[in-house]
Amino acid sequence: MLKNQRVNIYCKDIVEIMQEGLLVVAEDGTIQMVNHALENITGYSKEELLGQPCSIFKCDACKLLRQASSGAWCRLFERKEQVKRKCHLMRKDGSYITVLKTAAVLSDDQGQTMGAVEIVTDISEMDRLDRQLRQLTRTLDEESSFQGIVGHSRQMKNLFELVEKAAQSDFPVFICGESGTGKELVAQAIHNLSPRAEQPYIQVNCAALNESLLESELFGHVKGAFTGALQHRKGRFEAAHKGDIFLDEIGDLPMAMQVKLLRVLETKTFERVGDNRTISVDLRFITATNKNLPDLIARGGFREDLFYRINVIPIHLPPLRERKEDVPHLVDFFIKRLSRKNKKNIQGLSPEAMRIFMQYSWPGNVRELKSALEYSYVLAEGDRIRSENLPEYLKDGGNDFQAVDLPPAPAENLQQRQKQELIEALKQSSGNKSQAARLLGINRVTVLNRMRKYGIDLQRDVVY
Ligand SMILES: Nc1ncnc2c1ncn2[C@@H]1O[C@H](COP(=O)(O)OP(=O)(O)OP(=O)(O)O)[C@@H](O)[C@H]1O
Repeated sequence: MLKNQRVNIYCKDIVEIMQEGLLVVAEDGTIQMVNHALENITGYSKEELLGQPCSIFKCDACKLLRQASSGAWCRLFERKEQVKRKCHLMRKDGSYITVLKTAAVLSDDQGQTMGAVEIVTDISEMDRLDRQLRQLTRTLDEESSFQGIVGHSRQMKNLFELVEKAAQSDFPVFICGESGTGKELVAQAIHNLSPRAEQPYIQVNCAALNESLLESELFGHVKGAFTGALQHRKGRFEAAHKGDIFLDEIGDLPMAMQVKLLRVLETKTFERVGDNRTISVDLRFITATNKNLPDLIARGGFREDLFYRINVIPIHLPPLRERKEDVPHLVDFFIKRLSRKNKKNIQGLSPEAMRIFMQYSWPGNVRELKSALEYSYVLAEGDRIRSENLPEYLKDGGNDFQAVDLPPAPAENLQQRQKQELIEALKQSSGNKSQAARLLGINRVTVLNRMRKYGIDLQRDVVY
């Protein structure tokens, strides 16, 4: 056994033999010690590094952490936890190298911070192979699909043609279809195939944020626009300039936001929250929903004028139960994908399992099929997924499922609501029918028709 003292002597040699780069910094980030491997990784000599600030490596992860830090110049000293992350360092010749960096704070016996140590592993070759693998996977996927979308049925082939044409135009595209039919994939394909492919593609889920957060997310805000707006912030519309903005779940957009979005669609201009300077953007709008928008309009939940604006090129994704001939192709596609990531040698479904897959109604569409396959893949042994490996619910064939949508409202309620909304709008616009029409997102003729239909009398019913 080596005595403690001897170990300390050998430590210096050990550090120099290590394949990983070693860097010790003082609390202010000044480099105190580096080993030979770090010289190799960064291209700097020891003499060039000692006494320099560690920011010499322009590490992207450190930059990000610094932005997130609430004061300390380095987040590591703030948190005092060991950090392990993939990052990029700038070498002496200006090139960037991908490394895995493990950093920890060094403290003395009293717990006083003395500095920090970083172990730097060169993973550039692994990173290159990883990218190559992902590229090959994409190519393989694309061979049996259209932009990663599997579909051999007539409906899907027609859809691919439409997607190609829509991609070439600048008109707004509206994608509808049940949940899990691949609307997100279609939106991405439109961008990828379009002249805007090299420009930004920005996706926003309109259902994920409340109204005020969504407003600042889309439009951006200036410092001080509201409590907590500590910095100027660009919104998603600006970020998507020259490219595409994909507004998913557009049916969930709050009414007040619908008016604002309409203006952006019409004028391609907007203002950041809290600012009066108008910003112009060049955008193509792609929207999607699994809701029935005409129905939602009739219930007063979506503006008719906005619907006409977004629905210039409608693309409808058929549910999987209406194109069962795609099921075996989807199965094949996902099993190949699973097998590339796992060690199993599963080639496909047994005839009985395939029969069950073909009979089931797939209410959750492709998303559900994909999950059912992942589940069965885990359970399967040998080279086939057998019926006993399938989730139990598949074996009942599934009930006859209708599109996920709002429950039909009784006609009476709907009419009552429409009448009340119209009275409210007329009140707000002091009886001016054109203004009331604008408030409701319908045209003046519809206002007149509805007034007649519901027997609304301005003097009797609309006191303003
Ligand atoms: N035709 C397809 N080929 C390959 N994968 C598909 C296909 N359709 C859907 N998928 C896959 O199914 C999953 C769901 O697709 P996606 O998120 O695009 O559906 P969606 O219609 O946007 O659903 P939602 O309305 O719930 O947001 C994803 O993993 C997607 O990759």
